[in-house]
Amino acid sequence: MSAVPTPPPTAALSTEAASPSAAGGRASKSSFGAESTMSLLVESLKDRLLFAVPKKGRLMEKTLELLAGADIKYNRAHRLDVALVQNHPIALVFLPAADIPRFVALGSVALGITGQDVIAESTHAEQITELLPLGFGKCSLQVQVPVTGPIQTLEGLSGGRIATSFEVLAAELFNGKEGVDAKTGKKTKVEYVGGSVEAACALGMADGIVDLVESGDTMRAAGLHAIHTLMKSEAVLITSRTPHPTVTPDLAPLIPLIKSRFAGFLASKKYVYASYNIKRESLPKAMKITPGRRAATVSPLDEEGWVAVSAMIEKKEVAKVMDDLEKSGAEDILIFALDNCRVGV
Ligand SMILES: Nc1ncnc2c1ncn2[C@@H]1O[C@H](COP(=O)(O)OP(=O)(O)OP(=O)(O)O)[C@@H](O)[C@H]1O
Ligand SMILES: O=P(O)(O)OC[C@H]1O[C@H](OP(=O)(O)OP(=O)(O)O)[C@H](O)[C@@H]1O
Repeated sequence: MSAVPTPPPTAALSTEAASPSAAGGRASKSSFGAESTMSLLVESLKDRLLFAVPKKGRLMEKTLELLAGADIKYNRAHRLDVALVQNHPIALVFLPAADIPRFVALGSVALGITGQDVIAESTHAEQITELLPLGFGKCSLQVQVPVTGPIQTLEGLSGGRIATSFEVLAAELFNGKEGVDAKTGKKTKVEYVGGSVEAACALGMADGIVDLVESGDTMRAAGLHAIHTLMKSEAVLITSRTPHPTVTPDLAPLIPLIKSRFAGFLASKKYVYASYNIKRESLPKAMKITPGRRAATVSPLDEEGWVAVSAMIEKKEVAKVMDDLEKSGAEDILIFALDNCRVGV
């Protein structure tokens, strides 16, 4: 069975080609098979732009939607974290979101999708360029304490114990560059916890936590509230500041192409297309309601004194815009969903 079905490189990834009998070697079945598969895999990645995407967690589903929206087609073999794209010289590398900043910064992959929070935590932020905010994975990194606890300020936490998965950012907040709080002279103990950070205070292992908050449900369920926001975060498309030698002149144009396709797909989710008829004398009022992204399209109707208008409007404002248009005298107001577009976000 072929792991990834693409012409020449795909054949290289087929398990049949990688088997000892197919390769005709004498090495033991398992060692030869593994080595051979690995070298064929490496070979198949040559001349492809490597693109790291989250392999699990909160960012995975939306990332896969985005790839589909950009017509990036691939087959991912079971348990294989590399997938060759069928319709472009791209290979997707599925990695934990937290590892992606390092792979991008070191140039092991040319592009990546991950959260701004893990970029900041990775300490590789300076080597990374954010190409496009992706509008999902939105959350805030916050300092949280028990609602009913004795400590309710950052100063109060200074010198205490903090549990977090963001040890770099938390240590920087509490202990600065000097390793101690500049104001209090105290050193706060920052302890790494891999998940379920909210439980740390109730378990008596921390006075406060630093963790991500989106809806706030997890925080509230644990009897915590936020007393400080370290940063806001969303998923972003990233690349390395230093162009990597594997990004050849042939592959380089893929980067703006992917960015532009993502931006178009994201815009199609954000906007709808509105069309309506209105008397020419009411047009100035209507133009204030639907100015369009650049300008609205206005065409004369076959009825004296009437025009047809079409313009893009933000999806979240649709109901209000339709109310306002109706009040301004617009008729036959139609709203169309966009499948895809190229207008930027
Ligand atoms: N509640 C949330 N709402 C929105 N985005 C979130 C939320 N939690 C995390 N994220 C975003 O998703 C990224 C990945 O988080 P997630 O917990 O899914 O990671 P993961 O790869 O499954 O790692 P882990 O195994 O450590 O949980 C975070 O770095 C952040 O950018
Ligand atoms: O504000 P909310 O919408 O409740 O989201 C916040 C929670 O989401 C994340 O955890 P996740 O559910 O990914 O699991 P984890 O605790 O294992 O990291 C984060 O660490 C919070 O616990």
